[in-house]
Amino acid sequence: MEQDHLDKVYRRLEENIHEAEFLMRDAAKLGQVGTPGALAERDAQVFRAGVHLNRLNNEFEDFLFGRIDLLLGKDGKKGPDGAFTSIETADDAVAPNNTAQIAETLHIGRIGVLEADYTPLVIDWRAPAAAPFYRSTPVDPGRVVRRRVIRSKGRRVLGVEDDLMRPELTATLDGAPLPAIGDGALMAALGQARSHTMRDIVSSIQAEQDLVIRAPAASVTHVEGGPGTGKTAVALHRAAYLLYQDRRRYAGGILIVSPTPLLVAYTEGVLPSLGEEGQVAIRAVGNLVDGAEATVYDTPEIARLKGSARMLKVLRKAARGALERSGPTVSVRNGQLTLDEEPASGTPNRLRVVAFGRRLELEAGDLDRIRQSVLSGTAPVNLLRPRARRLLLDALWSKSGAAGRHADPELAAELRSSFDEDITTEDDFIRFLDAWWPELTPRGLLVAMADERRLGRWARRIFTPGEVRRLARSLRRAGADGKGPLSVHDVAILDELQLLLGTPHRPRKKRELDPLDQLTGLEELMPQREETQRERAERLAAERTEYAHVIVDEAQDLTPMQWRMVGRRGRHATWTVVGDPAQSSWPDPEEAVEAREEALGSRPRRRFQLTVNYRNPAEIAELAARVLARAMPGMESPTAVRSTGVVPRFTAVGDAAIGSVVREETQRLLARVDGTVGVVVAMNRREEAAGWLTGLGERAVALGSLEAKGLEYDATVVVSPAEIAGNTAAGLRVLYVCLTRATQELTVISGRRDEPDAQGVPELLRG
Ligand SMILES: Nc1ncnc2c1ncn2[C@@H]1O[C@H](COP(=O)(O)OP(=O)(O)OP(=O)(O)O)[C@@H](O)[C@H]1O
Repeated sequence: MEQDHLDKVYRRLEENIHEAEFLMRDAAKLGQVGTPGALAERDAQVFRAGVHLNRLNNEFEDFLFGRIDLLLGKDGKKGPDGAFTSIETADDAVAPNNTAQIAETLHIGRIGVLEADYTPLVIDWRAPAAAPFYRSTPVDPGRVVRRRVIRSKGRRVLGVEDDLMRPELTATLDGAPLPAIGDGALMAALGQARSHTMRDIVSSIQAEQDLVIRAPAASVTHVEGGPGTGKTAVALHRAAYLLYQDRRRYAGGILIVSPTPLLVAYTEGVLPSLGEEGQVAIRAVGNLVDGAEATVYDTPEIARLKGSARMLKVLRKAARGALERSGPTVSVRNGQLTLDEEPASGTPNRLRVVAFGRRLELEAGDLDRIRQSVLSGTAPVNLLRPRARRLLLDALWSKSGAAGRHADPELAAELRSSFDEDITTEDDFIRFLDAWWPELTPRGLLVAMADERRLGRWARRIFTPGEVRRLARSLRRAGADGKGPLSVHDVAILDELQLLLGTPHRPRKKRELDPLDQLTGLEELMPQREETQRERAERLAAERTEYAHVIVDEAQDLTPMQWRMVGRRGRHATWTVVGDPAQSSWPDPEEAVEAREEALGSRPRRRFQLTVNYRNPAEIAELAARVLARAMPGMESPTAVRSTGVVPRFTAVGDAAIGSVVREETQRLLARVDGTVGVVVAMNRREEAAGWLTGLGERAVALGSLEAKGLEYDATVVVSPAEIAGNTAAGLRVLYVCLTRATQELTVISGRRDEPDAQGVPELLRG
């Protein structure tokens, strides 16, 4: 029965494809005509046909996945997709003896398909008419009597899973009774083996998730929920929904910020599978600044300094202070007060030029005064250079004695301007200015901050001397040229510095002049042309500085500095923020919340809570809940939706080599599950752990505790909870993340530090 419908859909799709190909060919012919009008027409057609073909080819897999059978609605109006719009059931739809006739059957798929006569063959999953497919529940069924999930591969229907929303009814469709088949689609989807990429959940989105996906885009949508409640899945489906809803608005781009490149890679395929590409950028938080890619991890202690709101204060001082000629600094060495002269560091302290045939000179004192006066302004230092140049010229002018030479203001002005020209074209002056007021780059300043003494001055009363020492040491990793490896937190610092230092205005390259325009002088006559909307959209996409909607996944982990960086990319955006405070690896959650509120501004908030854990079986969720109780007493765990009967295993290593125990356990699990096995270790063991798994194949993966964020595996091996937690509250929350990654089986391996009991259960996991 569903096969018949699918056949019909494919026939119609093929007709559509032919039409699209015809359009493409026809468009190419028009192109040969070569007149501007024909060209514009061709562009438009090629664009439309290209989009069409692309989508059809993409959508052919698993194209049709749902069906709803509905009762008669209250009114008989149809929407643009050909479906009845009423969500309320007609008063006489159900007879007193609880029998009813199905008045409308809708098939739901990845994109909408209409018959040639505009009858809907498939409704787009994002269309309003498809909402009851996701929203209807037995408690609140609306018009839905039966909800069916159709599994298909290519052109073949493999099976169906039905849920009856009104089991009390005896419903008929075209005179025949309406059967119910299968155990429901959700359980079928959850039991499937996991691969290295996330699948879409379009055929089994649950009602509480659907509310979030379709929430209006305005302002800020806040979503909280425990591990496995579908936050990431919901965020991705929401991006596709928003594009469907208002494609024009979101042409400005949707940014999805993900915590790690691993999670980006894991989720990247979901949007294309939903037919959406291009408009959505999924980027790791360490990858938001072009040309700066985070490749290394900071220790939690350094991360805490670099990500904190205190860091911002230091950066502000550094950005101002980098050009300040510091006087002697006082420091304590071996208990003695010492005066240190700052090393000259190439900054010239005298300016000598020749103007109007006279030697003019500005001494260190003059230069310092000018510098201080310029720096007292508030603009970023790189933008203050023209002012510094002007004040230098003023000072030289007054030394030249030429000021009083002409009483006539016009002559005086002329003299002054030739004086200025004389000097500013002199090589010595240009060289001096470049050295005395150089253009500062974020990388350059990062290198300057790696100097402990300088950093100490900028961080005085903000960081302790010990913190300064450790921070400077960590910044030295970037190397003397600033080209060394960066951490996620360095990237947020660079982004902030870019803003603080400012990007000097560079004269725009002149538009290539059309020779014809030059001949007729048209170029000069033409008024400055306004940017068209399309040009603006293209420019913004290329510059990628601002987005129309920003989705932050794992939002609990953003540091204050990262919130500032992400906030700058969505100053005029609407937002979706998803996260779970219980999974935060950031030690100062309150500080981060403050920064988040600042980034989101005064926009109204709409809050949603997801409550059902679709990932972990109850047996694993119960174990994780013990850690949650320690990490955040009173915080509720989400309810696991299924149980497998397989309890977590515990192994204490004792005197055996931990590597071989982990390897053996991984092999055992590989034989038990069809999909992936993740081995999660403390961050400092990442490389070692990869070695333990050599030769076990692609299904087994080793990863550090912070890298496990958002990922999932059929089975996981968690190695040494005590090492992962490291005695801190944030560490316990990281452990909670690690314990909630498995969809089927979990093994916990303990070393001595874990103080395992006789059953091998480590102290941290005892109830
Ligand atoms: N409605 C659904 N139907 C089928 N599978 C679902 C559904 N909702 C969630 N899942 C599955 O549950 C798993 C967890 O989803 P997801 O990773 O989005 O959760 P999360 O809330 O982001 O978890 P975490 O906070 O632990 O990262 C995924 O495999 C996802 O496909």
